[in-house]
Amino acid sequence: MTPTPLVLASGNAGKLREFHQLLGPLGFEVRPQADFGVADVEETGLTFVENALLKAREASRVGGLPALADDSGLEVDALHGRPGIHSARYAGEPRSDERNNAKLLEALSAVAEGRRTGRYWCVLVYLRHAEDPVPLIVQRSWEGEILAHPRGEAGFGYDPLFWLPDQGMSVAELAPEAKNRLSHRGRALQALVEILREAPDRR
Ligand SMILES: O=c1nc[nH]c2c1ncn2[C@H]1C[C@H](O)[C@@H](COP(=O)(O)OP(=O)(O)OP(=O)(O)O)O1
Ligand SMILES: [Mg+2]
Repeated sequence: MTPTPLVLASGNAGKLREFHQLLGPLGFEVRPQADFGVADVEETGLTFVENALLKAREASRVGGLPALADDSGLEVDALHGRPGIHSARYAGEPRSDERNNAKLLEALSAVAEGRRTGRYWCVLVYLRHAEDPVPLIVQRSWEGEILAHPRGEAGFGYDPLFWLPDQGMSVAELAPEAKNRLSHRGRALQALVEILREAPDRR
C-alpha cells in the first residue's frame, strides 16, 4: 500500500509526538502543519468537533493534502465541565501547561478526593481535502481523577495531574506506549485508522 500523505493540523509538540508514534508504523506519511507554514487558527467553535474541523480545513487548504486535526481537553465534573474546550487557554496568556495545572489545582482546592472525577476528550477530524463535505469524525474519552499534587514527568499538558485508578499511576507516569494504547487520543486514532483501512475510498 502506498503511504497516505497527511498534514497534521496541530502546533502542540506533545500531540505531534504521539501522532508520529502511532501513525508512522501504519503507512502514513505524516507532516506537521508547520512544514507548510500553516498558522494556528482561532478556535472559535463551541464544541471540540467544530474546533477540530476549523483546524483540519485550514491545514488541508494551505497544505494541499488530506489533513488530520485533534481538538481535545479536560472535563472536570466538580467544575461543571471546565476547562473543556478552553483547556489550552485555561490560565490565559502566555499559554503554559504549568500555569494551566496551577489554575486547575487552585480551582479544585476545596474539592475532596473522590469528587475530583473527570475525563479527557479527544475529537479527531480527517478531511480528504479542504472542502470535503463528509469529514471523518471520531471522539473518545478517558476517565480519571484530578490529583492534588503533580506526579510523573512523561506526557504533556494535564498529564501529571490526571490519575488513573485502574493503573495506580498518573498519565505522566505511564510509558509512552501504554499512554498511546489507553488514551483518548490513542483509541480515537486506532478507530479512525480502522475506518480508513476498511474504506480506502475515504482516504
Ligand atoms: O493527552 C493529553 N494529556 C494532557 N493534556 C492533554 C491531552 N490531550 C489534551 N490535553 C490538553 C492540553 C491542552 O491544554 C488541551 C488541548 O487543547 P487544543 O486546542 O486541542 O490543543 P493545542 O492548542 O495545544 O494545540 P493545537 O490546537 O494546535 O492542536 O487539552
Ligand atoms: Mg488549540
